[in-house]
Amino acid sequence: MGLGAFHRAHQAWYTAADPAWGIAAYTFRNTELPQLLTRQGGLFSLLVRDETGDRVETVGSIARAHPGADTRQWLADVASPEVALITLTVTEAGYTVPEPGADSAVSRLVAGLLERFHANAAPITLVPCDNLADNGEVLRAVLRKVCQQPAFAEWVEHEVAIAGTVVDRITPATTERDVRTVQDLTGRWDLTTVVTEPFTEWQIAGTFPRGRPEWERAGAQVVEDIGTYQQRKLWILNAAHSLLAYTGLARGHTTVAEAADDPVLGELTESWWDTAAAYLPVSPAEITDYRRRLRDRFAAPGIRHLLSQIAADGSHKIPVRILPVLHRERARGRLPHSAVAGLAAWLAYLRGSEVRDTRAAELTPLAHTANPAQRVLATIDPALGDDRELLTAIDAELRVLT
Ligand SMILES: NC(=O)c1ccc[n+]([C@@H]2O[C@H](COP(=O)([O-])OP(=O)(O)OC[C@H]3O[C@@H](n4cnc5c(N)ncnc54)[C@H](O)[C@@H]3O)[C@@H](O)[C@H]2O)c1
Ligand SMILES: O=P(O)(O)OC[C@@H](O)[C@@H](O)[C@H](O)[C@H](O)CO
Repeated sequence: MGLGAFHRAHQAWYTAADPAWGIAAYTFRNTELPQLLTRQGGLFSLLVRDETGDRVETVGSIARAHPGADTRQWLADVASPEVALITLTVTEAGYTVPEPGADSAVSRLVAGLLERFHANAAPITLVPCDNLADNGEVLRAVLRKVCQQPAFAEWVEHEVAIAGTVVDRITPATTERDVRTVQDLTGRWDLTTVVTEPFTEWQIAGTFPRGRPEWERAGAQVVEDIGTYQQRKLWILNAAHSLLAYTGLARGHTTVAEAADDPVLGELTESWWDTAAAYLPVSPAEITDYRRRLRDRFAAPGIRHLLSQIAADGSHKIPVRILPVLHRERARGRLPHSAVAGLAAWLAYLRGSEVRDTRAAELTPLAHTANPAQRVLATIDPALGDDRELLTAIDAELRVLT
């Protein structure tokens, strides 16, 4: 569920390593992509790009692609006992309890599970692959709120397993230039092209009563506990992305590579990494290596990762990327400048004209008030709304920016 660029660069690519399995893929809103993929027999081009050049892999794990609005097919697929698992890539904002009657990722998922419950009640595993802390537990909590009918709720609780995952592969939105590159390399004009880096990781913790592809063939790691992997990824990689996105946009940059190359922002990123690393239960050598690789990944030529793409939905991202470390720092009486600068730049973004956030209607008026730090932070994290020293520092930084 959710056939965006990342699903194709990551889960579809891992699944291709085990040809015994295939994917029935569902977009959320996009109707063109399933048509294109159907015309191509599900095949799409993965343009893998690094400093040594470009190569194209043709990925063949998508057996069928459907628009999400094809409800009849969706219900039939989720009800089919042949379907062993459902991956979700529906963005961080997709994991919310829907308003009654609203169409959302969760409402579609629950409708499918209800169909399966009535059809055969075969167990199934859900595999959320979005950048959330404890993505499996978040999804479980949402399902508990939505699945009210007692017998169904009982079945969901005991027969619907939910894996926890940490996913990593930098996959920017595809541009026409990428499509042209694929044409130059293969002769094919493929509008379903996805561009990505060679680096990829997937840690998974969970049970799969109906089996699963052997993703390990492509390097996935099945682990007991994803907690440390998750903190390392969200606090080091994703937090730096969000800091660079807001501070980079404020300084006139467009891509991650440009922002990371700005000496001021390079220093800010290193300072954040020093701060966050102190709370990670991993060895200094591992963190040093992780940081070294990230510097290279962020600087990768040809991966045009737009800051505006990363900046979207900060209200969902900041609480899992930056605030956990900030809380730990505040508990020790410390005020990390990198976090203050990042949050101030986020407020400046919320004051701008191109805000993309599912909570924009609520947050942008607050960002324009006389005490923006207090009003916005109190909304996303009430505990920070009382922290005078922090709020004063963020407001002061914001005044410099705007
Ligand atoms: N792109 C990356 O580098 C990357 C890496 C790791 C994890 N991810 C995860 O994958 C997600 C998708 O990234 P992408 O690059 O594929 O983006 P994308 O824009 O290509 O695709 C987004 C997908 O989410 C769906 N979607 C968007 N808003 C939704 C909503 N409110 N409810 C339900 N579905 C919704 C879209 O229809 C689409 O299928 C990210 O939000 C992140 O959690 C991405
Ligand atoms: O995809 P998002 O919107 O959750 O976040 C933007 C980036 O930080 C993210 O996509 C990273 O590139 C990715 O998490 C790397 O694996």
